[in-house]
Amino acid sequence: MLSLKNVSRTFNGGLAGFQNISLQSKKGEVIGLLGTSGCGKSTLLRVISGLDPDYSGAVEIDQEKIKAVHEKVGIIFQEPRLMPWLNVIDNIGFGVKQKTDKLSEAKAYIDLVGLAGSEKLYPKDLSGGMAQRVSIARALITNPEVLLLDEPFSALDAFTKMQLQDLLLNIWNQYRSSIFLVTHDIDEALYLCDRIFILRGQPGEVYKELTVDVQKPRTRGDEELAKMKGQILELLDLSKSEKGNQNEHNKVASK
Ligand SMILES: Nc1ncnc2c1ncn2[C@@H]1O[C@H](COP(=O)(O)OP(=O)(O)OP(=O)(O)O)[C@@H](O)[C@H]1O
Repeated sequence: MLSLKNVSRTFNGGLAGFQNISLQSKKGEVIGLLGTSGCGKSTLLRVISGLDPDYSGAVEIDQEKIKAVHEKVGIIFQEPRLMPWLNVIDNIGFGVKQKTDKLSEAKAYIDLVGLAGSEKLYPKDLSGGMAQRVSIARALITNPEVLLLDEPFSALDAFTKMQLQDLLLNIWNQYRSSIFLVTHDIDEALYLCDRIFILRGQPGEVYKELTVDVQKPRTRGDEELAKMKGQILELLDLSKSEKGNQNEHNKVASK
């Protein structure tokens, strides 16, 4: 459903951004993007979302080329980006075009993300985890076929992070949209993703594609996942592989 063919978006005379990325997602697949800092992961999500149309190559959803923000794509950022003057229910319903449906639809999503009872609260009264639940509901209410997440849980404490990872899995079970997850957290990628693309370099390129062949829901600390974590750490360790010398200054925050 989502297809990228030789997609590049570079800046500064070709030194930053990413290049030559080709991949295809299947319906309901969770794809992880892991990579060294500055290798273009956020730029790639911006291109897929239509927020940055100045790319080369082809990005298509259901064979339709992405040239601007697309209704089939939802995006969730690291920070919730809520509108401070709107309460929870109005933040969630903001993107719903039909005025009459706004409240009832927003209510259903409030229940889905576990915020029943908090409808009238304003962003300033929400914890980080609650605010991120609102942004998840706001992204889902338009029923996206592709959901993009840019380090969505990295600002949260470890316990809240695990709760929201499980919430995402529950939602994925119900909706089966394709999910693209940018993360620095290898455990998170291994817990949630079906395939993981390792990006390296500046501009970033796909260095390796891994399939996580462990049935969901997975057990945190699963032996197979632990083995894969070791493999990923090796792949991201620039000093231990052939491309290492080019990018010594890159760093990976593995948590
Ligand atoms: N609008 C822009 N103009 C110029 N350079 C840019 C622009 N957007 C991104 N870049 C550069 O492209 C590179 C990739 O940035 P990007 O934020 O996509 O990386 P990232 O992999 O998401 O990084 P991190 O993991 O640290 O968040 C960086 O060197 C960045 O400075």
